[in-house]
Amino acid sequence: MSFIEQINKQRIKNNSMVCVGLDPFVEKMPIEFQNSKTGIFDFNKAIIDATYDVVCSYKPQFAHYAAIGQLDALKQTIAYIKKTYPEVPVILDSKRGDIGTTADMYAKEAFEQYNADAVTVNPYMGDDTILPFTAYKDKGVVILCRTSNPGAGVIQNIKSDGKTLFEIIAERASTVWNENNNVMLVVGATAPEEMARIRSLVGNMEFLVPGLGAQGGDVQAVMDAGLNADNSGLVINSSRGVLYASNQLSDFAQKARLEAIALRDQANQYKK
Ligand SMILES: O=c1ccn([C@@H]2O[C@H](COP(=O)(O)O)[C@@H](O)[C@H]2O)c(=O)[nH]1
Repeated sequence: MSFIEQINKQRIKNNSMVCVGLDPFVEKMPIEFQNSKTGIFDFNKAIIDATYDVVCSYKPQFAHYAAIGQLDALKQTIAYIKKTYPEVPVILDSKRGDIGTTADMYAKEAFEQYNADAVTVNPYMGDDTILPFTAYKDKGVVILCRTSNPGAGVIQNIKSDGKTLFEIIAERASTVWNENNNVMLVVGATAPEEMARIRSLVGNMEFLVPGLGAQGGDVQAVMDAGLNADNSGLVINSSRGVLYASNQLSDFAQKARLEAIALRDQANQYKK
């Protein structure tokens, strides 16, 4: 099954378009995990066990592990999901992009070393840097199109010959880069107008939508701007908002589950 089919299947099965971001902020975890050698994996495992049936995917962010020398915990976390809940796809958020020969290595890293189902890719360097990822036909390639950060528009909304950069990326992603039907776009929740424009350009393509919760994006605005007529097309991410709902060992996993359910239900109420 391809990544896009897997996401769609899981979204329907769990009636949820929620993707939980697995971004370790050690200081926000219950103290018991902070003092343990296996704390990050143990924390993630508890979150996954508490949410696997109310989400459509997980998204660990690479830098959050690399920066603290915890890449083993990242690998273990993905392996745990693959073994225990193999139906739930994993998007490795590493925002890779480099010349072709190095992009080959980044694709191999994501798909063969970490066994991710999809990886985020920065398209700034052009076609030859994307193709090493899309060549993995059953894997997903999630291309930054209009990101959620406050400074995104300074670059991505620049116009040339009447088209913004994000429009150019959206068109190229939906045509040239998507010849294996395995491309998704990152479209931030903080830019609903741009999201509506991108939707009008790319048909039914899937969007990964970060920027809700801590970054201030609005669920209803996202649903209005990005949802397809058949209620497909959106995978909405929340990381800190789910993971750190409580820092108490007694209830952090249950509170994370409740946050994921609340986001799921909030989004579902705006379905068409
Ligand atoms: O445009 C983008 C692309 C990626 N991200 C990543 O998503 C999560 C968001 O975390 P929250 O805690 O829910 O704000 C994080 O891993 C970012 O690196 C993004 O926010 N915006």
